[in-house]
Parts: sequence; C-alpha cells; structure tokens
Amino acid sequence: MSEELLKQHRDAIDAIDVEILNLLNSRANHAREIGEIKGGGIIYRPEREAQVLRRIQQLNPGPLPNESVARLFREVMSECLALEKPLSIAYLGPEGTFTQLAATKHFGHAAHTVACASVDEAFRLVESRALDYVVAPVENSTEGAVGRTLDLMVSSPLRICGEVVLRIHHHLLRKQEGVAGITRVYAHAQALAQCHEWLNKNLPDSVERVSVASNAEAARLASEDGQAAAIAGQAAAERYGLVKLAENIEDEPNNTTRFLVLGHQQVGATGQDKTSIVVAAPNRPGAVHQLLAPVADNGVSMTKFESRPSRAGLWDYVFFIDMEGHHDDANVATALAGLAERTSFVKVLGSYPQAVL
Ligand SMILES: C=C(O[C@@H]1C=C(C(=O)O)C=C[C@H]1O)C(=O)O
Repeated sequence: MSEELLKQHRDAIDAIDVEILNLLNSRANHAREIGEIKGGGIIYRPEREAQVLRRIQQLNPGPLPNESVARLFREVMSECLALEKPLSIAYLGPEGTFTQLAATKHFGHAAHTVACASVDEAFRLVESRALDYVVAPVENSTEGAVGRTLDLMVSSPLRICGEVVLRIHHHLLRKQEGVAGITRVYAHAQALAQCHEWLNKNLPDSVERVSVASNAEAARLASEDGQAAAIAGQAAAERYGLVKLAENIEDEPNNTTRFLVLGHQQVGATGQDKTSIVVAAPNRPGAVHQLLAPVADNGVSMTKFESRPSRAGLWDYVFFIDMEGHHDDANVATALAGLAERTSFVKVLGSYPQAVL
C-alpha cells in the first residue's frame, strides 16, 4: 500500500467534502427561500420531488448506481424540506413496522413518523390535520389487497399523493437462541399468510399461530414472552432486541408491498403518473365490461383492478382501478368523463407520481 497515494486521495476527498458541504447548504438556503414564497401554504410537493429524483438518475454519470444517488438525494430533499417545515407522518405502529419503513423510504429521515394504534386512527389524525400525511399498505404481491385501507379511502376526504413500493423480508424472531420450547408464534395475518408454507414445513403443528395488529406488535409481544416467536422484519427485530432464528422466510422470493401516501392536496402531473379511482357498477351482466369501455377506448393502461363488497347491499361491489397517467392528461380526463356517464358513483382517489425509489 502506498501511503503517499492514500494521502493524496484522502486530501482530495477532504477538499470535495468542503465543496459538497457548501453546496448542500446553498441548496438548503434556496429551499428555505422557497418555503417563504409558499407562505405557510403546502410545503411538500411530490411532483417536484419525483422530478428531482428522476433527473438526478438521468444525469448520473456513475460509478454510483442510480438507486444510490436517488437514495442520497431523497435524504438531501428531506433535510431541505424540514428547514421549510418538518412533516409529521401517521403510520400503523408500534415502531418498527414495514409501514414506518415505507414512510421513511418515501419522506426521508427528517420527517417525523408517528405510530398509530390502527390504520383508522392514522387516517383520522390526518383528516383532522393533527398530522400532515398518512402512509398505509394497500396491496401485497403474495396476499393481495389490504381491505381496510381500500374501505377507508371510499369515504375519506384525503387524496392519494404518492406510492411506495417495498420488498418485504420476514424473519422468525425470538428473545433467545433456538426453537426449543416455542408454543406460539405471533404475526400480522398478512405475514402468517406470506410465510404459510415455511411455517408448515419448519414448525410443529402444535405451535399456535396468533394473528396480531402489526408485525412490530408481534415482535413486542415475543420480547416479553420466552415461549413465543414472532414473524417480523429487520427493523422490528432491532427495535425489540430479538434474535433471528431464520431469515427471509417469506414463501415468495419477490414478496413486495405497495403503500399509498395520502394528504389534503392534489398533485400536479409529472409525465409518469398513476390515477386511482373507485367506481360502483350495477349488478347485471356485462356492467363492468361496459363501464370500462372508455378506459380501453382512450388507450389508458389499467395497472390494477380490485373488487370489494360495497357494504351497501348483499353482493354489491365497488371496483378499485389504477391507471397510468394523470387526471389532467387528455386521454385520462376523457376516460374519466366516460366512466362518470356510465355509473352513479365514481370517485377519483388521486393522481400521483409513480414510485421512483
Ligand atoms: C424546495 C421545495 O420544497 C420541497 C423540497 C424540495 C427539494 O428539496 O428539492 C422539493 C419539493 C418540496 O417537497 C420546492 O417546492 O421546490
């Protein structure tokens, strides 16, 4: 190893760090000025943040991978925004849930995440403006829709302003090493389902599977109960000081959850957006097909179609539809107008930038 060469590179890094530091602070000063111009109005601008991240990735000359530069700039923007006004984000707690991880992935570490007892409470706190945004899981690649989030969106005044996609790794966790003496395993119902095959193969039938409100709650319970194990993620394992007995026990290697970010604002178009709506279709043959004709006729791609009981009558359904594009884009606007003519109920839940990270 050449000590001289090492020193030269470290001196260069020291000089660059001073430049980066000064540039970061000039950026922060501009953000603060922008905060003044916004004058107490809406500070967080998801469309602008998505554009910043996409542009950085397009301009990236390497060797840092696009994902890394996007993560770094995500944090830079988070700190700049916090100088304008720190954001508060409601999520299903306790600390250490995947939803908290999703909130931090989307807003960066300068945002203040607030654990709530339920998704309902998280929605309520944002609806009453006690907190700024809510992050809630909406679908999982293995287990499908998260019904409660869909149901809440039907009547909530909140609008979707972003999406977060997170790879979900589950681990079998316990207070102490070894599987001997485990009589129950705590987990969220979705996690139990996502690890169903693994559990059948690796734990005796006598181990009771107990469904609890969240994966972090499962970890918390296991931290107080020597006869229990929990299924939860890395963050929950660290938060509750648990030992990992088995890693990545999800049955599907690509197990991924999609979360939505909801707040009080409408988000402008970025050119790479999604629009989510919920519609009712009359209960008669061909109704859904007819309802969707304007979507196909206007060349709008549907990325999701999900039915839920409407709660209005037996075997009455509402349909959650995600499509590519923004409601201000001409083809989406025409499709939405066509849909509205064919049904008594259509609600635009929001148009928002497609996930960048
Ligand atoms: C600086 C702004 O405010 C926030 C911070 C941003 C940033 O740091 O680049 C971008 C969008 C906003 O969420 C802005 O609106 O441009």
